[in-house]
Amino acid sequence: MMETNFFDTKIEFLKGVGPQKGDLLKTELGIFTFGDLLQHYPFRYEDRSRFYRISELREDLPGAQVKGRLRQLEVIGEGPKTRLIGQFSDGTGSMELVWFQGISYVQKSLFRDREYILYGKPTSFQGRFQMTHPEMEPLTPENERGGYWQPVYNLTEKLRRRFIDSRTISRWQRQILELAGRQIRETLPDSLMEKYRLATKLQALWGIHVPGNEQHIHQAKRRLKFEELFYNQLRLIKQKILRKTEYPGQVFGRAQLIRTFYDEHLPFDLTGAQKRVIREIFEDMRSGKQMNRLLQGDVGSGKTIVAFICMLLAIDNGAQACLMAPTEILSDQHFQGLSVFAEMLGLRMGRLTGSTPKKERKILHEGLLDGSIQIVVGTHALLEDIVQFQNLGLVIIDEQHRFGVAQRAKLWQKNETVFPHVLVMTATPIPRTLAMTLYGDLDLSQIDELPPGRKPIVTRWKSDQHRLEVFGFVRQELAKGRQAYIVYPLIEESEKLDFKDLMDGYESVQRAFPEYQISIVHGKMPAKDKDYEMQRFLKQETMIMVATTVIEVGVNVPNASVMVIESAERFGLSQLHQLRGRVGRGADQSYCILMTGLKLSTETRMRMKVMAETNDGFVIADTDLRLRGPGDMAGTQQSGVVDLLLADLSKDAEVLKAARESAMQILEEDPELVLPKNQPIHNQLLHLRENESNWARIS
Ligand SMILES: Nc1ncnc2c1ncn2[C@@H]1O[C@H](COP(=O)(O)OP(=O)(O)OP(=O)(O)O)[C@@H](O)[C@H]1O
Repeated sequence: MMETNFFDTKIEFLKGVGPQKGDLLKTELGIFTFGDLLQHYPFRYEDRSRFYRISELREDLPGAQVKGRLRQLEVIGEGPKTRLIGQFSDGTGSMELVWFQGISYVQKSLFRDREYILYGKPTSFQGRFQMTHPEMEPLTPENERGGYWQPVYNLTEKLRRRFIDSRTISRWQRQILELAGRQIRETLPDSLMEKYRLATKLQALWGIHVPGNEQHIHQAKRRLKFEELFYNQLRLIKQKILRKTEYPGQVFGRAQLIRTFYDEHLPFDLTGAQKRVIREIFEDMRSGKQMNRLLQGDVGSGKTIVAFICMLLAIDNGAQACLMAPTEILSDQHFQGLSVFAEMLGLRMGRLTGSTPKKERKILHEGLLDGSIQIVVGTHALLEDIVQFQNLGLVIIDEQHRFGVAQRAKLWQKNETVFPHVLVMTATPIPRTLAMTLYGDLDLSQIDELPPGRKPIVTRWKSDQHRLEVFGFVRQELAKGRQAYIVYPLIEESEKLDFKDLMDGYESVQRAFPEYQISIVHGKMPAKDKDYEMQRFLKQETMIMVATTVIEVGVNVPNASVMVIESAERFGLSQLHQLRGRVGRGADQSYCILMTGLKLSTETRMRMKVMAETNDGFVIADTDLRLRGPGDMAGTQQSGVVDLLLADLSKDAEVLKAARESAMQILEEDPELVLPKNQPIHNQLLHLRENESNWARIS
């Protein structure tokens, strides 16, 4: 009994916490129980292993611990300028201590001529060292040797005002760990701890909250990260196995239309990679189990035809197919791309977006219900309950991470008897580590080859001063009969200003290229007008397209071979890569020119450099993850899928790999986790599930 209950003990029962501070911990940090506090990990450490003499202090130290005597303490100044000044010396020199806040409290708790240990950031002021708001504690026989690392925890201002600081938190952590003693249950099986030489859970918790040295911190982190990723993967893989064994799928065995399409209409030979992924997808769609597959392919790798051929397999077997895209423009692009093929075979296709007129909707709803429309392409408007199918066999979701898992599930449920097969398609390369945690429950197919004859896009980075030269280059390309994009950022917060930039840009492009027709497309235009301008550009009635990022995905104009991206520093790496993917889609040599201002951060320079150096979407995605962290990657934050406390997907790829392999091996051998050696895993899964439902109740 004791064992499970101990960690669920309410935090206010910890000595020194009590009801008031307990409430603060709940509201400020979401800490309700002992277990919650133990999971509140520090985000960095201060080195308290050694003492600095005052004569050794340097301004570049992030913090320093000093042992000495408080010589003086006095309040000076008045009103808002009041401050408390202390003089502190250690025999090698003296320094000044300064407090602006909490003066009366500090004054009461410190005594002149006593010895203290203090920790703070040394700054130099008029040739003397100073510390503002140092942490102080009386020198005692226990602490006079230093020799530990102080964890620093995430705290709020409100907590600090109530004198709950990192030291308080780590004292509480220590108290819990001492009370818990050996009750701390191991959550990983012995075999894994031996194989990866991991610290035990008990050691790890001590090591992370009460470390004696750097080595302890390192080992504790390694163990806890492994555990975190191991359970993340274990649950995803379990989910995947469950789907494969429990969820039936329609068996699509017939392939008549596909044969006709291959024999009579295929516009080009498929690449080896395209053939391979089609084979993988077909195997799933014939397996009798529901397909849940992620199709990744870099920009321009030819996903459209793959999607179409998969749709054909469903249609061949009397089922319907739908494709859902995150934006109207992208869904229209897909519609156009697919209808070229659909027309060849006389298939009926529909489209449904927010701006589809009522009358059209009605026809579409009927056609889907009676089965006369075989393919529908649209946005999340497809999710509305009124959209019913006769027999939905295949759901293709483009750019799924913008939709979220719940919406994905909603589409499946459009078929009452058997779930449709699901293919998630993404054009934004996702770093491997992120894909594993985001889509770890899906099988993966990858188009890792571009259609033949493509020349790598040449990318140049130029400062604004070179605009004339850049426009001169664009003119040369236009003279060869090619087309050009000129892209402006349009970011929501400063939309008005951006819009002005776009319009100014448009005018200057018009002035610079009076001999050419120019299109303009931006997000605020009615869909009809966007469509019209896109069509004009596609038909080469206009030769230059001035646009915002609405053209980021899906736009396919093979004759366009130059792209100029204005204010490129305002775009993320993956976004730049997506944009650049709009050129280089034909056989001509293509160019992308990144225009930036002169004053740039190191990170921005790095981004531009990477873009100029590589066309490889995966390298770019990995760099993006490294520079920005997973929270910022498109849509992942909102979907809440990447929910890791300690592990960092940009740095812990190795740990993730080991965790995933281990989870797979264990589930392969013991899918139900019933073997005695896997008991710790079984228990921990129950515990995690329980905790989640607690959370659900609270929030
Ligand atoms: N095997 C192939 N051989 C030659 N051309 C191909 C082949 N596959 C696709 N293409 C052509 O390559 C271009 C890009 O294909 P598609 O639009 O399907 O790319 P995509 O993967 O959807 O890229 P994006 O996500 O950037 O839109 C199209 O013009 C298409 O007709």
